[in-house]
Amino acid sequence: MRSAHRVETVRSAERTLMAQLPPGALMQRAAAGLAAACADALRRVYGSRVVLLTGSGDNGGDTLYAGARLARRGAGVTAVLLNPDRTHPDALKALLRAGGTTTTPSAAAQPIARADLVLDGIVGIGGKGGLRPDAAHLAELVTASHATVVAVDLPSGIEPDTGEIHGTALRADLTVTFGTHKPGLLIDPARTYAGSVRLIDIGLASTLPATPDVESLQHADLAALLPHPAAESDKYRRGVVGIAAGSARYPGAAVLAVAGALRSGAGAVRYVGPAADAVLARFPETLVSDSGPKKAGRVQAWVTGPGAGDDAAPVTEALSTDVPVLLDADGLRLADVAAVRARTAPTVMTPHAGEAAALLGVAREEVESARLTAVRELARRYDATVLLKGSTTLIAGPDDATPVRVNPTGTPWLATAGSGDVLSGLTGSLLAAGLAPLDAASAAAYLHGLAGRYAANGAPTAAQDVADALPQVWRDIRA
Ligand SMILES: NC(=O)C1=CN([C@@H]2O[C@H](COP(=O)(O)OP(=O)(O)OC[C@H]3O[C@@H](n4cnc5c(N)ncnc54)[C@H](O)[C@@H]3O)[C@@H](O)[C@H]2O)[C@@H](O)CC1
Ligand SMILES: [K+]
Repeated sequence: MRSAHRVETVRSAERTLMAQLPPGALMQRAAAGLAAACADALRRVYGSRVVLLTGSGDNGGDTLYAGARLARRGAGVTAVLLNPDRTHPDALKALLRAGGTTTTPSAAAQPIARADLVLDGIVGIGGKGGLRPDAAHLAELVTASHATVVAVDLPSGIEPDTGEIHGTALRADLTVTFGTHKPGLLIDPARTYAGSVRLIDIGLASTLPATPDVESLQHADLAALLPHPAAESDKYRRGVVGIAAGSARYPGAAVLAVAGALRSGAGAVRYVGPAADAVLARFPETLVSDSGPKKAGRVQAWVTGPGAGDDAAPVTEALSTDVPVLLDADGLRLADVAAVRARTAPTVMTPHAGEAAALLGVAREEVESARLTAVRELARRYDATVLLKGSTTLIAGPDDATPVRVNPTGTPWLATAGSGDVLSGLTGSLLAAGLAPLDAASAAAYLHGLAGRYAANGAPTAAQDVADALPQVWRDIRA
């Protein structure tokens, strides 16, 4: 599991740890890790040209100390001081002693244009709002240069706690972050500014709370979560997933939801709705029932909404059952908030940004620029688990104390018609197999993202191919 903590939590953990250590020890740990990462990025330190963008806080301090280490190894290091009177005094002395030099923002164009490496030490977790004008000007110079850009702790100008960007931020090739990930490094739009992210251990794990604010599943977590049939399993023990989806107008949504469900661990798939012929033609193993969800027979989780059109009946009926319900697409619009809130079994909702915006009554851009806020708000309003699809898919449970999950496997190739229907069947199947809602939704997003990558393999792909790639993803994860 990859964990991220909010600024307030990081600061309090740092205070506790600092009280146990000699003064300045933490900053030296950070600077040593940062200098090592820079040396790796440069390959050859001796003779390289390094520019340090240095702000007035400790983020600038880390940067200057790392610059001093590189200067001692033969790099030519120039610090651009954004606020000369308030630069970290000891770190500046260390740089100058090691042979580094300083310059002003107005004279920075030439050193930046000639640099092999630029360190962004303008602001770290003390930053608020986008870059100020002098720093924003430096960011433009950096963008125009050929230098490799290493962000110190986080790319300056992003909101560390949310991944929002208000104004200008600096784009990095690599972010070297200290102690723990910051939520903004995992969540778009800021995530794309961070480049690849390297975590430096400064001993903070001992004082951070065990429960992070945001977390991201890794391969090993998936392997532990995926259901595996035992010797005595039968289809009911493995879970039967019910699909109440599709309409005469949109039979394909039902077929794709069934496709996702059949490849995701449930023992059987039961279908109710007007697309039964299309479903059976493609998947003869489907159990078809001609009554609604309530009387369809034994089911451990329902999927409803994909391709429903304007028919609210199956959605309302699925929500009235006492098993987990996956609510997607048209179902999101057709479901009554009070009915969802009143459920005793879990509900998982899977909107994309446009659907989430409609449910929240805001513009789509607002959801896309503040994804964490949007997913939390929806989960609270519906008292449900919400999976917000998109460039970084987020999953939030109804309880604020539960970490929000970020899916690390997404791919833009998944933005294809019907791909969401596959995800809904997949999630429903994991719910039927007995996974807790947050686990089912985040494992489904993970598998779906990887299946999208496998299916696309660098070329456009169709939703059916994504479903077909699921078994190989499953095998690779279990291996
Ligand atoms: N506290 C600790 O124990 C440690 C802190 N470390 C470093 O210290 C950083 C935090 O240091 P600080 O708390 O001093 O804060 P920062 O260095 O992140 O920034 C604070 C300064 O930046 C200015 N600023 C804020 N927003 C700005 C904006 N949008 N544009 C330009 N300037 C802006 C503020 O006026 C303030 O002077 C971490 O990110 C990390 O790099 C590390 O050395 C590890 C240990
Ligand atoms: K920074």
